[in-house]
Amino acid sequence: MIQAGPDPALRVEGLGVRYGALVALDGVSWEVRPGEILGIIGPNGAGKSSCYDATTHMTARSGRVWLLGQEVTTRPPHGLAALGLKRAFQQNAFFASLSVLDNMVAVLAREAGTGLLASLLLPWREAARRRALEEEAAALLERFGVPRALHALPPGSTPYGSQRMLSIALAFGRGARVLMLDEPAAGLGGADMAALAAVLRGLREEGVAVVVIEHHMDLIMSVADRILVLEQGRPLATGTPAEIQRDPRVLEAYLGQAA
Ligand SMILES: Nc1ncnc2c1ncn2[C@@H]1O[C@H](COP(=O)(O)OP(=O)(O)OP(=O)(O)O)[C@@H](O)[C@H]1O
Repeated sequence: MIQAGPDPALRVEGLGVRYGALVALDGVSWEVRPGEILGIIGPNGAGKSSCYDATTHMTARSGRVWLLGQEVTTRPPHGLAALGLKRAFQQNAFFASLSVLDNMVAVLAREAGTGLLASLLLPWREAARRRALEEEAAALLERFGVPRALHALPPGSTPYGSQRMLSIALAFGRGARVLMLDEPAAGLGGADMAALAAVLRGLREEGVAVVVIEHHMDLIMSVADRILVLEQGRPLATGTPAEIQRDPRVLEAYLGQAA
C-alpha cells in the first residue's frame, strides 16, 4: 500500500544480524515518518533488540539505513545520535551518584560541547551558564514527567516510574528526530503507563518519529500508528493496531500465545 505523508525520518532495508550460526535477523525492512509512532512487537527472541542494534550500528549487520533521506549505513552510533537518531535501552542508564538534575545537565552539557567534568565544576564566572543549563534540564525533566521535587535526589531514590522517564529524557537530550525506545513500560504500573503514553503522544505531536519495542499490548495498541510484528528474525506482519489485532498469523504466533 502506498502511504501518503512526509518522507520517512528513518528507513532500514534488508537488515540482517547473525550471532555465529544463529540468524537473529533476516532481511527486515521498515520505515517511520516524522510524527509517527511505530511499534515493534514479537515473541521473546524474535529479533527486536537485534533490530535496534542493527539500526543504530551497535552490532555487525547487513542491510542499509537512511536517516532524514541521507544514507547513514556506515555511520557509528555516536554519529547517528549527532544526526538526531537517539535510543533508550531496556536497562535504566544514569550516573547513580549524581542527582536527577545533574544527570540531565551532564547530557545537555555534552550535547552542547561541554564535558561532564566541566559541566559539574564550571568556574564561578560561568555560573550563569550553569544556571541556564540547570533550568533547561529542569524544564526537560518536567516535560518527561519527572517533577521538580525529585530533581535533587539521586535517581535510585526516586520512584521506579520516574527512573524510567529519566532514562528516556536522557536519551532524548536536546532533541531527537527519531527516538527508539526498548520496552519503556517494563515494570511500570497503570498510572506510570498512562504518563508514558502521554509523553509518547506529545513527542508525536512535535513531529518526532518514535519507534517503540514493547511487550505491553494495551500500551502499544493504544499509542502506535503502525505496528511491525517480528517472528524468528523475520517480518510476520505490518499494519495498523486494528489490522494487527485481527491478523490470524499474529494471533497464532504471538497474541494467541500470550492469551
Ligand atoms: N549477543 C548475542 N549473542 C548470541 N545470540 C544472541 C545475542 N543477542 C541475541 N541473541 C539471540 O538472537 C535472537 C534474537 O534476540 P533478540 O534479543 O534480538 O530478541 P528480542 O525479540 O529482542 O527478545 P526479547 O523480547 O526477549 O528481548 C535470540 O535467539 C537471542 O538468543
